[in-house]
Amino acid sequence: MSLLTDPRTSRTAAPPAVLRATGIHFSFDTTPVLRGIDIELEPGSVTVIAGANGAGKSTLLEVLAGVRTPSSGRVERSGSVALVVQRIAAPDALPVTVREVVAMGTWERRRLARSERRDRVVDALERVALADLAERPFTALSGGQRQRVLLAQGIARRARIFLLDEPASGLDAASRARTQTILVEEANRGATVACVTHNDAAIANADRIVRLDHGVRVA
Ligand SMILES: Nc1ncnc2c1ncn2[C@@H]1O[C@H](COP(=O)(O)OP(=O)(O)OP(=O)(O)O)[C@@H](O)[C@H]1O
Repeated sequence: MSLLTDPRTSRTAAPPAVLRATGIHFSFDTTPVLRGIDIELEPGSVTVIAGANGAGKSTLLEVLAGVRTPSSGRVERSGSVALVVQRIAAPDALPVTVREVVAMGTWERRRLARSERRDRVVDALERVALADLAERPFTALSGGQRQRVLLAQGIARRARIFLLDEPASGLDAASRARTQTILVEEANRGATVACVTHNDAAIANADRIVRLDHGVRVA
């Protein structure tokens, strides 16, 4: 099946998202963290970004997502990005429910019908297995559940690029497996997916592996 054909509509879908970075350097103050990284993510596949603690994986993901500006180098990006960070800080008193956080994914599509918005949110919550917690305050959720809420927000947005930073610890095996399944499903529908992970099974199952060592790409 061609990735350009959307089987649900038989229409030609949007062209694949592009995410390409060349010659990326990044420093925190005077400490170099990324040193000349070249990377191109392939639509329709899952790329795992691996490497030891402190290698620069999270920083690279943030540069790819556009939330950090490299000190030199170029990032070419087309298509909406869902960035699912390691720890989502939120003040305890923040009065938003899980459903509302997911619904934010539909905000930028102003012309979407209300029913379509609602369907997207329900569908996304079911995909990440959080439908039961839809009315809970977002801040009442665990770190792993919060990550799945952000993933659902990207699904509701129909993001073309998913960048996910999985914590080294704190996700149970079921939660991690569910996240990996969703990323594969999104890749299968043509999304461009990259995931920082420390999980050997996820690394073994990836389509492509990018390995960092002290800010240098070694594989
Ligand atoms: N906000 C910051 N200010 C200063 N230094 C930072 C900051 N964030 C990260 N660093 C440093 O940059 C380097 C790379 O950090 P980064 O979080 O990108 O690594 P990582 O490979 O994702 O690590 P981990 O596997 O532990 O999450 C580390 O030496 C870290 O201490």
